[in-house]
Amino acid sequence: NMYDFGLIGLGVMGRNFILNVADNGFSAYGNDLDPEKVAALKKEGGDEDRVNATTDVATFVQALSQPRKIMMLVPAGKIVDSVIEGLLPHIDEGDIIIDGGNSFFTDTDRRAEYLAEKGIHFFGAGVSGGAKGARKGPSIMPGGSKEGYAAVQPIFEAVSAKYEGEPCVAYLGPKSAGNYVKMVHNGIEYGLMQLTSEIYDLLKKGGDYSNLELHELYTKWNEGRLQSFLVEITSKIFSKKDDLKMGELGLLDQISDKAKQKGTGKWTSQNAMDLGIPVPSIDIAVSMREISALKEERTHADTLYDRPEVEKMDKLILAELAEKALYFSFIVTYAQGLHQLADASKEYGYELDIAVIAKIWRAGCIIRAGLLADITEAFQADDHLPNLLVSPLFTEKVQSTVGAARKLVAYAATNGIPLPGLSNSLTYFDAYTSTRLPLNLIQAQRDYFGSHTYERLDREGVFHTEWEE
Ligand SMILES: O=C(O)[C@H](O)[C@@H](O)[C@H](O)[C@H](O)COP(=O)(O)O
Repeated sequence: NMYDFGLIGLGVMGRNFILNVADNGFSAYGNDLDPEKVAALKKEGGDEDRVNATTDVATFVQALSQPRKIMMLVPAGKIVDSVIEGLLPHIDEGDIIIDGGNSFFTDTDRRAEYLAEKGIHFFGAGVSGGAKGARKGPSIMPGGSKEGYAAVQPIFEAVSAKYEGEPCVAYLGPKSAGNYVKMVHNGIEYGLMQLTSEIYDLLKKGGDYSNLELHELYTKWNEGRLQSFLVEITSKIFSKKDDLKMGELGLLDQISDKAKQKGTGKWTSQNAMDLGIPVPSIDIAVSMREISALKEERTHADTLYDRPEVEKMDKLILAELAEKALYFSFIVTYAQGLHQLADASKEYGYELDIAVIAKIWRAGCIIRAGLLADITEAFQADDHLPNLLVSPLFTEKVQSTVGAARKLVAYAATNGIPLPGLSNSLTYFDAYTSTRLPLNLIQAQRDYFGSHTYERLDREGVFHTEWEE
């Protein structure tokens, strides 16, 4: 029999995704150069009519019903191009290739153009939710060939996460819209992870919270308006026992504080700079991973400076402020990412519908959170909303929590506790909600040393002043 769906790359994500496809009633065929991965999938798949696999590309392609729907889940970069080249001699016009990895969006544009000339439909589909998500229901962010997507839509809708019965997948737009949306998803992910981690630091240093107390606190927060995948897993991380230490509580305390990164957060930040869209909560999350990597330098520098003695805060007061500040900064971080998406949509012609993006992020993906239902509503109410912060559905949420962020940023600064994500979120909010910013002085300075000219508030035109008397 011919198989409905093909998948190349049988690592954890690929194997789990293909088993998810089979669980949803579609026959699936896997391909990987590694015979062990092929054998592992066939064993886990059980019935070869349902799930089969081979190391041989020709056998793989011939086993698929036409038009062939071939997805790859391989690391971003050159491997994607070599997989495509390996397929070309075997596939036919009208076939569909889907890149499910975290590919850089301009690579997807290049590949789509290259394959379109050969009559092959190509699109990038960001898959979020990690290994567990791939197995039980990820959020999928497809963009590119509409015809190509139509062919796999039933499969993607079946395997995707569901929110109130609605599949967390939707066609997002032409070209690399899918990979671009996934990239910014990851940028927001970086921002939220930075915020959850620095609030953990603040609670430990300012309130002497133990890991168990933090477990209880984040568990409680996950039952409230901070309900989210990241708060949920963080609560569990706090109570994880250390198997290497006779199951003692506190595995987290043994983990090195050097955070790694594979690039999507950095790309988001770099691209936002190119677009001219400010995303400081995401930028600083990338920088903090870079600072964290400088462990030796930090350890040395720490010996050179005195740090103020932390003035402890009442535990309950601190927790209440922290919950509000985290909620505030979560909103501000989503706002920045969604602002970038709206601008990129114009710049790159993606015709993105921000409400649809928020909808498919409500379940399955790493940044899934109760907040996304409110965000969906805000953009459904006004699809030209320039920024979430000006949505009437959010002003009260923000107004009632910004005060806590102010208190904690001030407290942390006084006590030498770094809160870069919260500080940047607060600064962004204060600047974005300021009619007047002191950048008139920068315009004057630029005109002073470089005759870069300036505009006036009281009349049209461009002006230059000879500043030297
Ligand atoms: O949505 C997801 O499922 C994750 O974002 C996934 O794509 C991956 O875990 C990140 O790429 C991690 O990124 P870093 O290694 O850069 O933290």
